[in-house]
Amino acid sequence: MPFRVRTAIFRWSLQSVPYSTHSSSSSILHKFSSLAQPQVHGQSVETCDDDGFLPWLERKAGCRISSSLSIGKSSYGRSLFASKAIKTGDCILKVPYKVQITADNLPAKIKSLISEEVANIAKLAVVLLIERKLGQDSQWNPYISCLPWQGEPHNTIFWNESELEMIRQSSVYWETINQMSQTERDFLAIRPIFECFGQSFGDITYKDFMHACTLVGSRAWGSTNGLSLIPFADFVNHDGNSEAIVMSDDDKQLSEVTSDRDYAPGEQVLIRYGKFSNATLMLDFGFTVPYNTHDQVQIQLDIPKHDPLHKMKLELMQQYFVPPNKDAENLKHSWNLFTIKEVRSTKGKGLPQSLRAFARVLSCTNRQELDDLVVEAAQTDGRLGRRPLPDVNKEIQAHLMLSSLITQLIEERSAAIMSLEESFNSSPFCERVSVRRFMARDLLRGELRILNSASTWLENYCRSSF
Ligand SMILES: C[S@@+](CC[C@H](N)C(=O)[O-])C[C@H]1O[C@@H](n2cnc3c(N)ncnc32)[C@H](O)[C@@H]1O
Repeated sequence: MPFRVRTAIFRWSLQSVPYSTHSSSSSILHKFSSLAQPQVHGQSVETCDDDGFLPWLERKAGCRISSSLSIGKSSYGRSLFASKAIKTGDCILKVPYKVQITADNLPAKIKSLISEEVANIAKLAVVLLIERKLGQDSQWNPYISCLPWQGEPHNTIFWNESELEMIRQSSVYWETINQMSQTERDFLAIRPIFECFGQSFGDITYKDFMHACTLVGSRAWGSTNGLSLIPFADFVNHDGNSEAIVMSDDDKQLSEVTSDRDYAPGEQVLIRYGKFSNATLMLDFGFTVPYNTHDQVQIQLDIPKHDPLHKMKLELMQQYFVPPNKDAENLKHSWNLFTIKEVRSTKGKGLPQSLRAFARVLSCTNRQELDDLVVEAAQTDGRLGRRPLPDVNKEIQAHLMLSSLITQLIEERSAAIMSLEESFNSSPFCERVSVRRFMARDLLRGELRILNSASTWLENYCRSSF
């Protein structure tokens, strides 16, 4: 059975949850000297003044932003630490909308020239490029100079071909290719404006633009306010198990974070950017965690071309397997794409019902069986193949087909992990390659865990169906 990983979309990453009843929208920089890391006699210099940053932002905001956090460094890069004891429920930071950066900060004459089709993430990237070009003259310079430099992020969009080859088995591979295409399209749409306003932009390359988009994607939050960069809040690092998230309050016109636990002075404070799998973390944020409870695997099932019932099955699938249409992310999900999460218990919900239903339809070998499924759907809840097939052998066959697909995915990932582990022992690599290898291993191990759990569940289902 042929299947492919999912073709994905450019996702806005961070989500800020609004307090108000308004609906929240989904969230989310070699030549352009102002974006490349400044050099002093060939050595890079740190321009961000961590001690002066918060007082600067508070002066700009005209109010206190945080009395319990200080800026420092950890293995995660710039980080926020408890400067005094923090208790669960304490509000640890409040950043007014007026010191947040949105696409509204675009000069009117540039804004009017950017097509509606250009992604919000790209519009905000243009703001960053303009402010960066202004250097010391930018009102945002203390913030802009704190942002990571080109060459620092490990988002998969910056991986070279051989690095991407390490994750070919995962949907992240295709998501990265799609993200590159989307960024290229946005760059081509925006480049004429860069040329028109040469004095504001200088000579901006695709790499500069890609870096700016990645910065926005990894540190902007979406709210009723659109996509916003929230200075200071975006120095907090991620813990997928934290309950603390950035909340936006339209009435008070600010974003804030309430602590979900006690912190001793000096401890690093973490929040949850979202319930993100390692696939999302490496694509949009350039890191992974060794064990990610939010991991999932995307698989795409196709109707074999040689299936005599191909046309009829295709029509039925397109009619009945409509993708969830809840938000922009799901808009691009196809009817034959399925997300598998870890199946923690043989008694629980198991594999997604829609995937099992799809397998039942695929396993039909004559028109009558397909017609029977249509009749059953009309008599029940209108969904195709949601009930076990009346013929137990056919039901088991449908699930065995899924099982063999999953076994194939397991074998591919196991082989990829083994080859990565062999390479760890063999040749020494530069830090960049080494970081990316560990990321690839975290990703593949997580996906393998999910697939193994699915396989166990399927074995059990088939055994208990006899
Ligand atoms: C919103 S910023 C947080 C501040 C960032 N550390 C900095 O230096 O500006 C998100 C970035 O922080 C880093 N990061 C956040 N959480 C992390 C984690 N748990 N492990 C590794 N890197 C992390 C990643 O580089 C990510 O793209």
